[in-house]
Amino acid sequence: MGSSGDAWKLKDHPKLPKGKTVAVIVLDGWGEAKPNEYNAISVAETPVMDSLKQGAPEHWRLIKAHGNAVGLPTEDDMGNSEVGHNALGAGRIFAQGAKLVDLALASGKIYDGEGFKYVQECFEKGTLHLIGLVSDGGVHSRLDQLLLLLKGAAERGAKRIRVHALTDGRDVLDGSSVGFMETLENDLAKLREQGVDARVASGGGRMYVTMDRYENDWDVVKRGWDAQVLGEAPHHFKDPIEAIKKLRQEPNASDQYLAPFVIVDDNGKPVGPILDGDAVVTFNFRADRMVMLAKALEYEDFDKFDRVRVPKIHYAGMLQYDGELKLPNKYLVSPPEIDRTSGEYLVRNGVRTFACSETVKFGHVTFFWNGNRSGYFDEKLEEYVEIPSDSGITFNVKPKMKALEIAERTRDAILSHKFDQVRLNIPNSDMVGHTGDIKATIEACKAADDGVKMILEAIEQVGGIFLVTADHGNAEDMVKRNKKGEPLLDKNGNIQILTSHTLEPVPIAIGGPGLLPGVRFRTDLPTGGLANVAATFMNLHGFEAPSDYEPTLIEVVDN
Ligand SMILES: O=C(O)[C@H](O)COP(=O)(O)O
Ligand SMILES: [Mn+2]
Ligand SMILES: [Mn+2]
Repeated sequence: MGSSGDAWKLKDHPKLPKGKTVAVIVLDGWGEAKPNEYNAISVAETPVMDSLKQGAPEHWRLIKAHGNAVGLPTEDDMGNSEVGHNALGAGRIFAQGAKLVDLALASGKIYDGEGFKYVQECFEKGTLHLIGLVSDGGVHSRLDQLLLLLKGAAERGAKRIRVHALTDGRDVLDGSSVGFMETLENDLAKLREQGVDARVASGGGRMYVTMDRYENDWDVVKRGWDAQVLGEAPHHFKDPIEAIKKLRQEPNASDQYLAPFVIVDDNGKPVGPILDGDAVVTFNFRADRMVMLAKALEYEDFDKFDRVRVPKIHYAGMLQYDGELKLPNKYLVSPPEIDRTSGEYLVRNGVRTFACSETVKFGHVTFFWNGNRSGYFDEKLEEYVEIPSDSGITFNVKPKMKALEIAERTRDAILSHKFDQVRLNIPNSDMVGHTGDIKATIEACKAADDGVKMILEAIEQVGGIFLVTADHGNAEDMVKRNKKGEPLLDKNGNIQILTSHTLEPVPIAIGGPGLLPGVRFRTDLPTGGLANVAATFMNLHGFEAPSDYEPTLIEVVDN
């Protein structure tokens, strides 16, 4: 697309007027599944979302939010916020990080690029450190990709390799970290047999060590830095499997929040601090929870915590995590190039835009929505508001999170008449769903519903239009099931709690006094997904979507 103004000009919609305030509400982790006791959404009191469902099929329907519909490698891949918000904002389906890394590994191209060559320069004299999430969740990283990379690096000259493993339990079952570590150890042992000095050097639970996001709590990244770079942690072990097993026995321990540990040798010396002359690869493909570490590793000027020692390293990300900041500068696989997003089109067509969430999801409705791009397209026309999240707690402790504050700020934005689009992410069903606490998740869903109510009332007052949807499932199924759909029990006879997202579709509802009576969901797009939503709200703003966007979900019939 050229840079001339005309290239951005959207055609007028033949039937739908401009000038209506449109609220685009994303309920994070709100899928649709049969009502049952493990469906926190169906158990919760959610009168507003229930009433919208009565509008089916004309004003309420389901759309796909997982697998190929959001650019993931297979139909077994659950949806997630990154790919979900990318699809919602971009209106098209892009092959996502998981898939791009698969392809680069399969073809071997990953080793031909500038990024790998850069880290390879350290193989002769230094250590290769691999930092990332060790699980098969497929949301931020994948263990099979790490194993291929280990093998590939060893074949290409890496003589000393250290893995800094973050345990998951959020995109996968809690407790599964032991098995993933065993798999990793197995492969490292094979490398050792081949003469490569390959070991795990440190570890910790992803939510407590390293993988914070949107600068909510730098202490999380500092804990990781201390273990990974300085070789300092409260717990020392000789064996990483033993480390996980032991630390999981502590009160309230879980994979997500496992305490940081370092692996030490027989003399008690850490086996793998990061030193001058080493290479570092962060092997997560997803950006949000790697950007903070990338800044700590890459920036010379850095004041978020005392790094104590800043090693001179060759650092590359699995992907470039922020295209605007060019962070990190070196990367193994090029990220999807998500251009011409709906946000940019609408702003360039004069649509005044407001976006809001609390810190833990703020980048979802801004950065991910705008195709992994930070900042405004046009400061004069946009306002992005971040409500500070609680930090240092698990969200089941405060399941209401900041839903009310997000809704209030958005309501005020609507009533101010200063904006044509207000978009928001209400995080509760997702963030509390990830804790696996069913009771708290039920409260979380109610809080999200209350938030929707406030927005819908404001839209009612200004004669506007609302579009409510979600980015993927989570709270609608809180139990691991067998192929027949029956809840699975663990060896003690307890149900296995599902902390992760799901494969379920998500609802989409439209309405409000500004919606013309003839507007309804088309019936000829039964497999429509998140990528069809952008064209839909562009129509509600009175524009036709660009021709290469996935088709709109709505039609206008003459009444
Ligand atoms: O990062 C997380 O919290 C989870 O891995 C995925 O959740 P999200 O995709 O909803 O952010
Ligand atoms: Mn999400
Ligand atoms: Mn989530």
